[in-house]
Amino acid sequence: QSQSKTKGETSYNPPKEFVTSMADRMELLLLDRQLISNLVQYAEELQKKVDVLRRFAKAMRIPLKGAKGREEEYLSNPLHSFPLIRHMHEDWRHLEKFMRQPVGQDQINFLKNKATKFPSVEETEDATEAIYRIIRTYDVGPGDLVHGIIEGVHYNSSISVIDCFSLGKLLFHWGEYGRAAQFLAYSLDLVRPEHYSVLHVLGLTSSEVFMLLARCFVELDQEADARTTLMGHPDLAEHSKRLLNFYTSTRHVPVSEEMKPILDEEFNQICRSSHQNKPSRLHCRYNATTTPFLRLAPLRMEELSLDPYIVVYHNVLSDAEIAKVERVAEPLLKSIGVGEMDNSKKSKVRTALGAWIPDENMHISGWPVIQRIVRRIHDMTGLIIKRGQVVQLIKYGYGGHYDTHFDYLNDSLPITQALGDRMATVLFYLNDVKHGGSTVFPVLQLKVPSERGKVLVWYNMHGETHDLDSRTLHGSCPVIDGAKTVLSCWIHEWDQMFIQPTYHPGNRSFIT
Ligand SMILES: O=C(O)CCC(=O)C(=O)O
Ligand SMILES: [Fe+2]
Repeated sequence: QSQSKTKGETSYNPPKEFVTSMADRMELLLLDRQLISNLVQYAEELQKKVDVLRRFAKAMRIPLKGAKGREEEYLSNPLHSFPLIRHMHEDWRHLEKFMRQPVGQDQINFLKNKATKFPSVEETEDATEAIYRIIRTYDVGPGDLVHGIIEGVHYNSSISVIDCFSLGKLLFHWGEYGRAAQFLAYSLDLVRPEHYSVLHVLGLTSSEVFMLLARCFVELDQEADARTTLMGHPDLAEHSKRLLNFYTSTRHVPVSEEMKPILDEEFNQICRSSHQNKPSRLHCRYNATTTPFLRLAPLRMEELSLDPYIVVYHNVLSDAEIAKVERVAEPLLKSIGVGEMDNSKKSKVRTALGAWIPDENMHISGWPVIQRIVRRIHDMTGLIIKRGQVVQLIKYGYGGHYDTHFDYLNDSLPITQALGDRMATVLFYLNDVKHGGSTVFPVLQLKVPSERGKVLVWYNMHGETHDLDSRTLHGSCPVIDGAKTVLSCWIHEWDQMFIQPTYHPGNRSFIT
């Protein structure tokens, strides 16, 4: 039974996550549909008025037609004089009133009120950044985007002239002139003359595209192409000399790098479907030894690397367990930053939603499955987890990614003093990602696709010395299709104190 709100209580609307959350994007889609119907209604209202006006004009023309060429005769007819005088006295005044009457105010107000629900500048920037990340990581050209092809996969879609222009503009501002020129040129290829009136309403003029394209050419030291571009536009041709001079004198002005995501080319290469892991001579076997549990129910294990030690287990969680974890974590999901529980600032390093579990707000029914997960981690690794919030559910949406990073913190946070550093990482993949979203270790040239039920386990430090292993640098490639959900668990050093009595903390170094 729903409770009515008490007086003074205001409902809290959490900020929307249009980029990371499909549900929030669904609201946008539904709103767009409403607005399109509203626009059609508006056009119908206008049409009604146009129809009335045309009918008026038509009716008023009829008597005048008869007068054509014999005006004097016409005016001497008393049955013409009266109507003309009356008509001139009254009808046009009424018509003026009618012409002045605003049309479609309801529809205009409807649109205006819905504007509060539109994505903000920041949200739009995030969305642009997500597509930029996909374009750069997977090396997608404008032609591919227009034909809806990413890495050879056909998406039944295409981007418009204005999307293409918008990406060209972004690439220009980020100083990627070669790519910007490709996108701008492509947007010009896409324009048909009948589009101009619509594009004009949307604030796009062809001269703007030509000028930006010419500017890219100047930046690329292709003066001749810049000139040809300007000469090719009727409004720009006569100013081309002046424009060229201006572009040349403002050339190489440093662009703002502030917003530009920094992409690691080596990481990108491995994310692409063209990268295949080197065939290893390591084997697939059943781990039946770590703990007594595995003697009863061995887990299929695949060694991906011996040094650093990286293994994959298969079919670790059941469908019911996955469903349960997702259900209890779903209401706790928020946009996550990087660093211990610092959710205050949206991160560019990781674009995803996250939830620490267990959490004081978690539904109590989540406890048994979390205990089972902790036990399963112990079964796989022999390692122990004691502290409160043991796992983080991470949900990557559209373009969601995690830049390359180390899981160890190397004393950069107080928490490492209390718990030791993150000795090992256990990553549960909760769904199959159709395209993109692999975990990648660039130094090891290793890619691990996200596949439901799989668990990736690796050691971030040397087993005995606890030297931090920088070869464990890793990240999550941008998701292209759908979403990626993982459960990430960092196992801390001091929890292992009793099973590893030989280790003496305090003198670690780096493995490179
Ligand atoms: O989602 C992934 O593939 C990587 C996650 C990760 O690196 C982490 O949680 O530390
Ligand atoms: Fe990580």
